[in-house]
Amino acid sequence: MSENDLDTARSIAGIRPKRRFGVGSTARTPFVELDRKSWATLAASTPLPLTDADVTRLSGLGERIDLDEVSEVYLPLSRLLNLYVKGKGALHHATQTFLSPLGPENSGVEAPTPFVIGVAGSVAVGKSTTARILRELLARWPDTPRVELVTTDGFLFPNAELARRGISDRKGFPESYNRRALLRFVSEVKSGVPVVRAPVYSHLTYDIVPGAEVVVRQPDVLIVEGLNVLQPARPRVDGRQGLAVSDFFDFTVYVDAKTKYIRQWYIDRFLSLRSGAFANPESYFHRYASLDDDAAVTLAGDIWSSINEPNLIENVLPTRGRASLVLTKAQHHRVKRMLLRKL
Ligand SMILES: Nc1ncnc2c1ncn2[C@@H]1O[C@H](COP(=O)(O)OP(=O)(O)OP(=O)(O)O)[C@@H](O)[C@H]1O
Ligand SMILES: CC(C)(CO)[C@@H](O)C(=O)NCCC(=O)O
Repeated sequence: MSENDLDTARSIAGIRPKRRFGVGSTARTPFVELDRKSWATLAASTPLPLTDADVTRLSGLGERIDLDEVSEVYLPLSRLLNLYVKGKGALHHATQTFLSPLGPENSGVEAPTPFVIGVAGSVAVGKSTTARILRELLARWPDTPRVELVTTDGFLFPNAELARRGISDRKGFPESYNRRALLRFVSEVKSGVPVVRAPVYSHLTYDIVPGAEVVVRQPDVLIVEGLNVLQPARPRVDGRQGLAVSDFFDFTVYVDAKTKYIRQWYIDRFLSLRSGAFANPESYFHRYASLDDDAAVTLAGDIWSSINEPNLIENVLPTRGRASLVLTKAQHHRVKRMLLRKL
């Protein structure tokens, strides 16, 4: 096989070609590759000042979010997303103009539907943190003051239903979600339905919260964060191809890292939860609060190896090549590389 054929095969598999560039693209991959240094230079041309209060708020989102990381990686990303939102707005306007001879009743919706961003990646890779940083930054752009965030955790079946289906140890796998309800939710938001509701999951009780809901009222941007949001549609029982939530996204981010790093982040988070949230008697994991370090590391490693890692390999990683942007993190959650899909 020639080197070009190998590049093509790698790009189909969503893997970067072997040659590396500071800022580069080859004709053989659908992505432009940018290293951190080149990407960070874009921060200088990003006209979005963060006040001290903003910075304090952002650092409150996670115990160790490095503010250089926010300004060098996520701020340029928010600028890029702002350009996509504007581009989508222009397309909406052009479509309205195209349809206008038919009269208002036939020209579709008046206002553009929310711009929907999907954030995918493994358990513990930092999807929620990425999504929360993006929400904070995007809300500071004048075009998108109203940003809502929904996590697909809310669409997990309740524990009792998982038990009934015999899949209690498959939480996070595609079959553990009410995919029909999730698809309906995203489809309604993208259809311009004025009020759309999503259920809520609690990491404390490890279950769906009865009666709780997130209410989404036509925001400018909706961020949908979850392990499997980039999965393509499954063939239906009648053999016809259905739809998937990914069909309704305007932009998608896949947060990527080596599996050995993600495993470590999972264990680190388990340890900090043990000394924090698990201490709460209401926590599902309260019984783990008294584990010593060695026992906690062993238990977290076992959960990782038996549930989260197989899900990553079987279901999450294969969707990486479908993203608009792949953010690759190195140690300490430091983003080192971006792959941006060509338009
Ligand atoms: N940019 C970052 N800098 C430093 N720490 C981070 C960053 N992103 C995430 N983390 C830490 O990594 C761990 C996992 O992050 P997070 O909870 O956001 O992951 P997740 O992908 O949403 O996981 P899950 O699917 O289990 O909800 C947390 O302890 C979080 O504080
Ligand atoms: C709720 C999910 C699936 C995703 O956030 C994950 O955090 C989870 O609970 N996974 C199951 C195995 C575990 O407890 O880590």
